[in-house]
Amino acid sequence: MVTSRVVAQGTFDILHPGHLHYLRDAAAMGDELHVIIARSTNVTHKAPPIVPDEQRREMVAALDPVDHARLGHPDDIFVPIEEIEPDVVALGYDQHHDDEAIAAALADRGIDAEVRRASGRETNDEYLLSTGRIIDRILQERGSD
Ligand SMILES: Cc1cc2nc3c(=O)[nH]c(=O)nc-3n(C[C@H](O)[C@H](O)[C@H](O)COP(=O)(O)O)c2cc1C
Ligand SMILES: Nc1ncnc2c1ncn2[C@@H]1O[C@H](COP(=O)(O)OP(=O)(O)OP(=O)(O)O)[C@@H](O)[C@H]1O
Repeated sequence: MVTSRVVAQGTFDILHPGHLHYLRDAAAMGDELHVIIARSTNVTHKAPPIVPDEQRREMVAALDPVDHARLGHPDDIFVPIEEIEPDVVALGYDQHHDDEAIAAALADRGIDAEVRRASGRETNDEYLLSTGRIIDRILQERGSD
């Protein structure tokens, strides 16, 4: 039986149910879920993560839908993709990557993977479904005391 591999990726700074929703969605797209954790040096599109790289990886690896979690490559984001040889690359619902651009880059490297987009977790009044909102709440509640 051929095992189909899915890749998911992200920063996963302070974990929340939105991450869980994404990883469950991605896991359902194949048999084995491989997660690539962005190195803090590569998170340049927003404030860098607070939690150290290996601690973020360890926490994601412990999540039920995840089969393998690795820190991404420091320089070339396609190195782990070439190692994993996924059948599906699952982008997060709001991830800043362009689906077509990723698909074209994969094709350029001879990687035959489908690029799909996961869904967003419905919001819920009490929940803080983004790391940014969790941090904002901490600053608001604990501020500079
Ligand atoms: C196909 C793919 C491969 C990636 N590989 C790496 C990698 O090897 N190293 C890394 O630091 N980040 C990697 N990333 C993560 C990106 O660097 C980026 O920081 C991440 O997608 C941020 O997503 P977020 O803002 O949703 O957390 C990869 C992302 C994608 C879509
Ligand atoms: N509420 C959510 N529902 C579904 N997927 C989510 C949700 N929040 C984050 N994700 C997904 O989890 C992955 C990792 O996202 P990331 O680590 O940037 O978390 P984040 O909460 O979006 O962080 P930030 O608030 O700093 O943008 C991304 O693919 C993102 O689309």
